[in-house]
Amino acid sequence: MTAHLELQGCSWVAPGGRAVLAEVSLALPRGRIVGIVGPNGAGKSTLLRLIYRYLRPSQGQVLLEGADLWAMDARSVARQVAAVLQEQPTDFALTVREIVALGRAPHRRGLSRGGARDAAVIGGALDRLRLSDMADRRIGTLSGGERQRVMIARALAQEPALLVLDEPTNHLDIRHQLEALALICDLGLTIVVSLHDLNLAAATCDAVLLLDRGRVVAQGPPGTALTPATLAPAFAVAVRQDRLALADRPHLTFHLDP
Ligand SMILES: Nc1ncnc2c1ncn2[C@@H]1O[C@H](COP(=O)(O)OP(=O)(O)OP(=O)(O)O)[C@@H](O)[C@H]1O
Repeated sequence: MTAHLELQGCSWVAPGGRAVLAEVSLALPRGRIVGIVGPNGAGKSTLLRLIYRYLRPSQGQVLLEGADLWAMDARSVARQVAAVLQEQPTDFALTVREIVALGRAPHRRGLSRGGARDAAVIGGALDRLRLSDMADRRIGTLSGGERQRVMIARALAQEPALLVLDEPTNHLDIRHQLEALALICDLGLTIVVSLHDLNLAAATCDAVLLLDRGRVVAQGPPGTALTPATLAPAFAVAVRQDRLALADRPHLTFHLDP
């Protein structure tokens, strides 16, 4: 069966000649969630940029249902792939509803205004992220966490089949982190998400891909890919794996080496 998303030996070299990603491969079935983890500077955001077709691989291919992303036009990719990035919008004068409506752009012809279906999709995305009450507020007046929810709503308004999220739990308190990840799991979409919290990644993702200095050092179900043996060298810390009695699942703790 064709994977929904496949990366075949993808490398990316920065304009100055620095190799940032080397030979990353991944096959993700439809509806599954893969977590991208690794230390600062490992290449997580760069890998996501290849997947939402912002960067072209220097080598290798990114395939969406078997088709090379770079053989498709940007607009048709945007109808299938949405990204929620760490950068927040800079147009603070727009309202929440207007920002979410931007997600409809790939589905519109030219400069046409949205019809009833667009309005329904936008309303549904606002509801789903519990933003309806603040739909007419300017984005500049929202907290960091509320703005993050607006960006997820904008991505949902795009009605993508594949959702890419770069550190979606940034700015969120613990309750909103858990809520955002529960919501993401519930969407039924194919999802690629970068996460710094390894225990959250293990609890949320079907599979994880651990990057270190641009290379994949472990890949697979969290229980086998995120172990003291893989994590300690990548993060240069001591790692212990315990079992949480109540949840009956592994839990990682981290310590500086003495
Ligand atoms: N356009 C570029 N030109 C030069 N170097 C780049 C470019 N883009 C990324 N890099 C470098 O590639 C490395 C990986 O960057 P990337 O942002 O993908 O890492 P990351 O794993 O997302 O890091 P973090 O956890 O800190 O967000 C970094 O050292 C970064 O400085």
